[in-house]
Amino acid sequence: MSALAQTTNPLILDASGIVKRFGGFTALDGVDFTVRPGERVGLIGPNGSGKSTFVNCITGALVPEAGRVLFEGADITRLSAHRRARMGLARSFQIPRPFKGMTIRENIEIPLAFAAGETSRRKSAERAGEILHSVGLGPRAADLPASLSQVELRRLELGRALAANPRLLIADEAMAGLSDSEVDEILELLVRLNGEGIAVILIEHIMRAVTGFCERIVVLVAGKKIADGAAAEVMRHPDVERAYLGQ
Ligand SMILES: Nc1ncnc2c1ncn2[C@@H]1O[C@H](COP(=O)(O)OP(=O)(O)OP(=O)(O)O)[C@@H](O)[C@H]1O
Repeated sequence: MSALAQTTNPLILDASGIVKRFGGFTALDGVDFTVRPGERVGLIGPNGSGKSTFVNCITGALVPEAGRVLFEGADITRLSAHRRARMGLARSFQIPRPFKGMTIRENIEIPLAFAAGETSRRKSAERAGEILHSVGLGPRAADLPASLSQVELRRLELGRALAANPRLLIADEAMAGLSDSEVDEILELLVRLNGEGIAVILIEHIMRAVTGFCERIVVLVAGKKIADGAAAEVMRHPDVERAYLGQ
């Protein structure tokens, strides 16, 4: 990105004052959250602290009662999820739900056609091949998802998110339940994608993955942001130790 673009549009995501209530319960209580282009940001917090609710407000699955979400300067607070995806905001889910009856290649081609409004079959086939290669599933293109291991399914899920050609990827617990070496595999993939210029929000309970990958960490507790800063500093913050790590 050029220096000029950096100055005119310093934030890829700028969410401010996000409030989300479920009945009388306030799940998010005025959360501010920003991401710079190409940045790697961790979003952590205990179970039930509001991480998924916040991501749902960013991706369009939920509309907040108050607050504003800007993506590359455009107000997307009330845009549908699919319009946000087309703008370059992608999310991978913790529990991959591939189309079981379709090949791994087709599982990439479908979201590709949807996100890009791609009309040329040849072009989407080419791009699907690139994405499969990028997530290390090239040799498995003709197989069905049922034949994939857990870590391969997570790779496919990230591949499906990449089909939107995102500039911001929200990876929601992409490593939960994986072995140490599989966690490293997914981290390596995320580092590579980030190296291609994709900003990443990592929501993860595996702390070594968060501290190893993220430049900045945001901590939510009971719907409120209690810390936001450089990874090492945030993890040393007494409120974070007390509230998050239970010390
Ligand atoms: N649709 C809903 N209706 C009612 N309450 C909800 C709804 N979705 C979330 N909540 C509540 O909002 C709070 C925040 O939940 P959320 O799933 O956002 O937390 P989280 O930080 O993502 O947790 P986890 O780490 O377990 O995934 C919880 O108390 C949850 O029970």
